[in-house]
Amino acid sequence: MKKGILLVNLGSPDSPEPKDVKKYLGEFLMDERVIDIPYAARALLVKGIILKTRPKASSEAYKKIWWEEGSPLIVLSQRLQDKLQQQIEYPVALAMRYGRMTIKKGLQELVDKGVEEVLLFPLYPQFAMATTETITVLAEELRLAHFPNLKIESVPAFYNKPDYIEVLSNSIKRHLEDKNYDHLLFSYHGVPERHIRKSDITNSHCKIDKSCCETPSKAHEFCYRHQCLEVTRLVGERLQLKEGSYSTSFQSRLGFDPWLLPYTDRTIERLGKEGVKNMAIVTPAFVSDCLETLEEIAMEGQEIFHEMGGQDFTTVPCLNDDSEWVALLSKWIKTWANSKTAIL
Ligand SMILES: C=CC1=C(C)c2cc3[nH]c(cc4nc(cc5[nH]c(cc1n2)c(C)c5CCC(=O)O)C(CCC(=O)O)=C4C)c(C)c3C=C
Ligand SMILES: [Fe+2]
Ligand SMILES: [Fe+2]
Repeated sequence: MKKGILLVNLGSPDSPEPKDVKKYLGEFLMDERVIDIPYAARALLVKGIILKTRPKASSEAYKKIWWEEGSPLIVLSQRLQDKLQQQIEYPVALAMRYGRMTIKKGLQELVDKGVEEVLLFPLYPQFAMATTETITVLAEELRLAHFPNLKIESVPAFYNKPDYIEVLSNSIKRHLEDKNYDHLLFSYHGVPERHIRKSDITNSHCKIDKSCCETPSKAHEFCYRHQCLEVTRLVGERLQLKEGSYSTSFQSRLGFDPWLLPYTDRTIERLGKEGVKNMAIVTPAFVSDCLETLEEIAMEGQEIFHEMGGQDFTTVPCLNDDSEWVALLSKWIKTWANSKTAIL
């Protein structure tokens, strides 16, 4: 069977203009796995409230980070695809969950090249219903409706794979080599607490308290919070970071529901107030730099830190098209292609 790979990332608006941002946010936020409330309430919230004000504010933010070639997230994902293709003999396609580079087009591109077996690769180290799950569910719906003879295998969350932790740790080490930082903050995209409870396959484990994510459980296979905390723990261990010199927080909350705590903006504020002068920040929920890392962290986060008296604020770039990262993806893909066993 001829094999092919479909990398999938989140997506971006076609341009930073409010009308394109509105279209993109409309598709994204109407996904039942992103805003997980009944359709009528979701439509009222998204179309009646969020899309009336947010596109303008988001457009301003996108304009600050937009590149000549387009959205950083898309351009960086394309660079990753190109570099990977140079190392892999199978066709590597790229799709976005939202926007014009659809998963359907990505699958069609592979089928047109004669591919019969696809490795679906959501570009997210941690599982979340708003990211990995929405991609795999849509891909299966598309397969049933349009590509019934296609075989699709999905790559699960790889947050704790030793070779991933090694590549991430090496990147952090390299970028902070000549920096004298007092605190390293691991900032992950937030999700509403409800998402974590909904993804608890045991229906009895998740309490989102101080200990559930550290108490062994089958639920961790789909627990975003556990998986984020584990990345921090494993990298901390590997880099031999001193207890208290690093911590975890969650960014980008939306709406009034309780989201995962502690919030990144409040944490940066607190660190500044407590007298931390030099801080570094890494964002391991994102494989490619994007609005959330380039604007919310590198610009807004830095501003908060400076206002609180902080001095040096260093952001570690996402893995993007880092050569060790490309080599690791290529190794995983070759393992999948050459064996009958699961990829990871
Ligand atoms: C209910 C809302 C949202 C959930 C849940 C959510 C989860 C989630 N998102 C990412 C990754 C990205 N999100 C990005 C932007 C973004 N996210 C939301 C809302 C939710 N995300 C909004 C409204 C936006 C748009 C920007 C804004 O208006 O603030 C991006 C950046 C996209 C880009 O074009 O650069 C990424 C990437 C993850 C990993 C995640 C759950 C774990
Ligand atoms: Fe998001
Ligand atoms: Fe938990």
